Amino acid sequence: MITVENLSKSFPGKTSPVVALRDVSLDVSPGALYGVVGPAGAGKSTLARCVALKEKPDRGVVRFDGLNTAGLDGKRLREVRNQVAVLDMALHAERTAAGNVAAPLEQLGVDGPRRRARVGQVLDLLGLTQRAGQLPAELSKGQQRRIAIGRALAAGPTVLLADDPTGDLEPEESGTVLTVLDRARAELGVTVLVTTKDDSVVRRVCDEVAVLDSGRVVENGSVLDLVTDPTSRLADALLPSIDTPPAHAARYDRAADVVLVGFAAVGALLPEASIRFDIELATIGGGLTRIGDTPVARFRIGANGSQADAALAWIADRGAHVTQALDGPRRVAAA
Ligand SMILES: Nc1ncnc2c1ncn2[C@@H]1O[C@H](COP(=O)(O)OP(=O)(O)OP(=O)(O)O)[C@@H](O)[C@H]1O
Repeated sequence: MITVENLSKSFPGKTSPVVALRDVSLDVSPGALYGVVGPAGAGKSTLARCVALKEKPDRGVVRFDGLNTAGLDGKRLREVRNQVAVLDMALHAERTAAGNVAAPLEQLGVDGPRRRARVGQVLDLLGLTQRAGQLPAELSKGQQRRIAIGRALAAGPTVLLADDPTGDLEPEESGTVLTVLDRARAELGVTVLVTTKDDSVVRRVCDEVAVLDSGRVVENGSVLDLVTDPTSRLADALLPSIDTPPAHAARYDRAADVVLVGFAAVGALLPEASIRFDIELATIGGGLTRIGDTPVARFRIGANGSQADAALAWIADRGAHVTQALDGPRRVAAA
C-alpha cells in the first residue's frame, strides 16, 4: 500500500512561489492500477516524483506499507527505491530491445541463464518476443514505450510509476501500452501508478483514481464508485453524454437519468422494471460504455404509467443510480 499524506510542494517562481501540490492525500491499494489524472500543470509529475522519492515534499509523508520514507537513508532507502521502478522512456539506442530489458539485470549481476529467462518472460508480457533483436530506431514509438516498461519491470519491482506513459502516442499504440500496464498488474502483481491528462486512460485500465487540479485532489476513489456519483466531474467525462431534447422527455410522465453498472444491471434491470410495474419504459438518451471490463450505461429514460415512480424507486433500490427525476414533465411542458 502506498499512502500519501498531506503532501505539499512549491517551487521558486519569478515573483512568487509556484505551488505544485496542495495538501495531497491518497491511498493506492496493493495491486491496483491507480490513475492520477488532471490537466497540464496540475501537479501530476511532481506527485509522481515525490512518490518515487526523487523529490522531497515541503510538507507531508509518503509511506510504503506503512513505512515513513522521510526518515530513511542509506541501505533502507536503497531497499525501498529498489522496490519502486520509475518508467524512463529513454532507451539505449545502440542496444537491442532484449538488451534494453536486460540492462537492469546486468547491473544487478544476474547470471546469463537467469537473465535470458527473465528477458524472455518480460518480452512475452510486452508482446514483443518477435522484436527481441531489433534496435529502438527500428521499432514504433509505442513499441519503444513498451520496451521501456519492460526494462522497468525486469528486476521485479513491487511498484511501477509511469508518468504519462501514453503521452503523444496514437490511440492504437496507447492501447498496446495500457495493455502491458494492465498485464503487469494482473500477471506480475505489480502496483501501477499512472499519471495522465487523458480521461480515457482511466476508463480503459484504472481501478482507482485521483483527479488533480491546481495541485489539489478534487476527487478520488474507486473508478466504479465515482461513476455512480452524480456530482463527479470524472463520471461526467467518462460516461456517455445525454443530449436528449427537453421536448422528448416531456412526452413521458416521468423522465430520469440512470447509471447502471455491470452486466446484470445493464442487461436486465430496465426491462424487468417495465414488466413488474406494467409501465412503458423507453431509453431516450445516453448510451453504453465500458469501464475496464465492466459495462456501464448512462441512460435518460422516460416512463409512462401510473406506477412510474414506484418503478424508478425499485430500479434505485437495485443499486442503479437514479438522478434528475423530473417531476411530471408533461405538466411542465403544458404550463
Ligand atoms: N522544477 C520546477 N521548478 C519550477 N516549477 C516547477 C518545477 N516542476 C514543476 N513546476 C511547476 O509546478 C506545477 C505543476 O507541475 P507538474 O509538472 O507537476 O504538473 P503536471 O500535471 O505533471 O503537468 P504536465 O501534464 O504538463 O506534465 C506547474 O506550475 C509547473 O510549472
